Order: sequence, then C-alpha cells, then structure tokens
Amino acid sequence: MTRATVFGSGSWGTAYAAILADAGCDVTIWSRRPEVADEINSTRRNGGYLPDLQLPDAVRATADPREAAEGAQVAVLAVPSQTLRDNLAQWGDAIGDDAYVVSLMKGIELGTTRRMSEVIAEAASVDPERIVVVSGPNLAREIAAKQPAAAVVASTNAMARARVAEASATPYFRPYTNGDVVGVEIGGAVKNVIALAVGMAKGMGMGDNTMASLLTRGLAETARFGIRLGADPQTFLGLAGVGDLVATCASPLSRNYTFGFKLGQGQTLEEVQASTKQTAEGVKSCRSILELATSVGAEVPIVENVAAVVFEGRRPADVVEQLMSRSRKHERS
Ligand SMILES: NC(=O)c1ccc[n+]([C@@H]2O[C@H](COP(=O)([O-])OP(=O)(O)OC[C@H]3O[C@@H](n4cnc5c(N)ncnc54)[C@H](O)[C@@H]3O)[C@@H](O)[C@H]2O)c1
Ligand SMILES: O=P(O)(O)OC[C@H](O)CO
Repeated sequence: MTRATVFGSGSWGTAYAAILADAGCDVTIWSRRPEVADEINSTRRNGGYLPDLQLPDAVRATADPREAAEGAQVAVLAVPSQTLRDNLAQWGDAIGDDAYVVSLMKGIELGTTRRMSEVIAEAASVDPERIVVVSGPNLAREIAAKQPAAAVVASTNAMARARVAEASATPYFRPYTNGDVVGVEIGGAVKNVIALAVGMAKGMGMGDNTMASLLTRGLAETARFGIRLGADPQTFLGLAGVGDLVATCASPLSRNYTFGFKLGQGQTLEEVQASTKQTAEGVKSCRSILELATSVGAEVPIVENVAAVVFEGRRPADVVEQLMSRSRKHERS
C-alpha cells in the first residue's frame, strides 16, 4: 500500500486526499490549523472547505508536519503558491529523500518568477526527477462529489509520473501522463488570470461571444508564452491547457472566475478579497506571469490588462476598451 501525505487541508488538498485514499493509499493530511486536523479525525469532514465530502477511513490528519511526512512515498503539496517557499522552509526537510513530491499548485512565485516545481527543487533540495505536477480541469467541489474528471500527471521522469498516476487513479479521477512539466505548469498558472478576465467581462454583463473570444485569445497568449519557455505546443490543447481553461472560465465554482466577476460588478479589490478566505491564485500570479513573459519577449495582453486592474487600480471597463483597440494582427502571430 502506498503511504501518501498531503500538505495543505484546503479545498484541493482535502479532495486530493480523498482521491488517493479511494485509489488505495494510506493518507495523512497535514493541516496548518490543529482544529481542522481534529475535525477531520473526529468527524471525517473538513466543513470549512468541503462540507459535503465524507472522507474515507484511510485518511487521517495531523498539525505536525513531521508526523504527517513519516514514511511517505508520495508527498503532495497543496498550499497557496505564494506561501510554498515559506512552508518548505518550515517542514520541507521532513519529506523523505525517496519520496515523489507532487505539486498541485497553479501559480508563479512573485519576486523570483519561479514555477512551483522550481521552487520545490530550490527550497527543499528535491531532485527534479522526483517532482511531479498534477493539473487539469479539477474543480475541487466536483471531484469531492465524485463527478468524473481527467487530469494530467507530468514529470520529466517516466517512472515518477506513472507511479503518481497509479496512486491517484479512481473510477471518477482519470490521470493521463505527460513529460512536459513546463507546459503543464504554465497552462495551470495562466488560466487563472484568463478566468479573472472572463469573470470581469461576465460581471459587467457581457455574453458568451466575449467569453469565447477571451478564452481563445487567452489560450493563444498562454501557448505563445509557454513555447518561449520551452513547452510543447500540444500541451496547451490538452487537459492542462484547453481543459482547465474551459472549466475555470465557465464555472461559478472557480475562485478566480468569481473574483473577476465581483470586480466586474464594481466591487473593489479590497471588498472582493475580504469576501473569501480561499486562494484565487491569478490575483497575485498575474504580476509574476507578466514579468516572466516580458523577460522572454512574449506578448500577453490579457494578463497585462488583468494586472493593471489588480495592481494599478484600472477599471475593468477601461481594460475592455484597451484590448479591443489594440492594433490588428494575424490570428496566429
Ligand atoms: N480548489 C481547487 O479546485 C483546485 C483545483 C486544482 C488546483 N488547485 C490549486 O491548488 C493549490 C491549493 O489550492 P486550494 O484550493 O487547496 O487552496 P485553499 O485556499 O482552499 O487552501 C490552502 C491551504 O493551504 C494552507 N496553508 C498553509 N500554509 C499557508 C500559509 N502560509 N498561508 C495561507 N494558507 C496556508 C491553508 O491553511 C489551506 O489549508 C492552489 O495553487 C490552487 O490553484 C486548486
Ligand atoms: O477555483 P480556481 O479558480 O482556483 O480553479 C480551480 C481549479 O484550478 C480548476 O481546475
């Protein structure tokens, strides 16, 4: 039986722990807050994040990261992207040298513009051959309800991706493997920003043509940017590209879409931030994505305009005007 630890007891960490247990793993969740660990152990629920999910008996929780990591062959990281480095500084050394380290995170680090797998390699001295990225159209609430979904499990190491795919395959969660870590991580990070843009448009009362236009041009800029970083263009047509973009941009369950929607309705950034305790990764990552894209000479106009709303206080309505008045160009340039 595979021993797995999930670091992070938020929405996705909790849902992924259930996947691993349903796939036959023995799972321990590390929770930052002891009361959440107590709740999971005593009620088999994590009411603050996924109140309808009854966790399998094979899942237990602890607030002690070293106890959580004990004997783990698979260590899954499900904390906010911008706290990962600090988290690893506190307990990264508890992860065993032989464990596969799985990133569920979809963001780019502010300040360093590192992808999450790069932060893991740097901050916890993990061999990149042991790092695996899981991504795709995986809204936690739908997975927790055991609605069928597919995902992509990416690693440069074929054994690592096969092992993690096997450890997380269930009748409702179908992992596909991929060797393109860069493309999978860029797809996952940028779709959050495109979902913010689509949410803003919807919040302003715009319809499906606007949504489809943003989604399609968003995919174009994601691919243009990813290819400059060495990603395989085909990855963006897969689950971590089109798949996740569609799920996130079309769903009121998405925190990024919902955040953008509220901005589009006229709420201020501070008001929207105060209304949710959950992580909308695109809000911070739009800045680091823009910085990284600029450093490799990739034009990302939607990301740039979302960053202008979030960091410069521009109005969503001005952004629409700005995007529509850009100089015309060939669709594939
Ligand atoms: N929720 C989803 O549907 C979903 C699906 C796929 C991927 N993801 C990605 O997974 C990652 C985690 O997302 P989530 O939905 O579980 O987030 P969340 O906000 O629901 O939970 C984050 C968890 O990290 C913990 N945490 C640990 N250290 C922290 C710190 N220093 N500051 C704040 N929180 C800290 C929180 O206590 C919480 O348990 C994100 O990168 C997200 O993009 C989420
Ligand atoms: O709720 P969001 O916007 O973080 O999106 C969740 C997942 O990434 C969807 O695949």
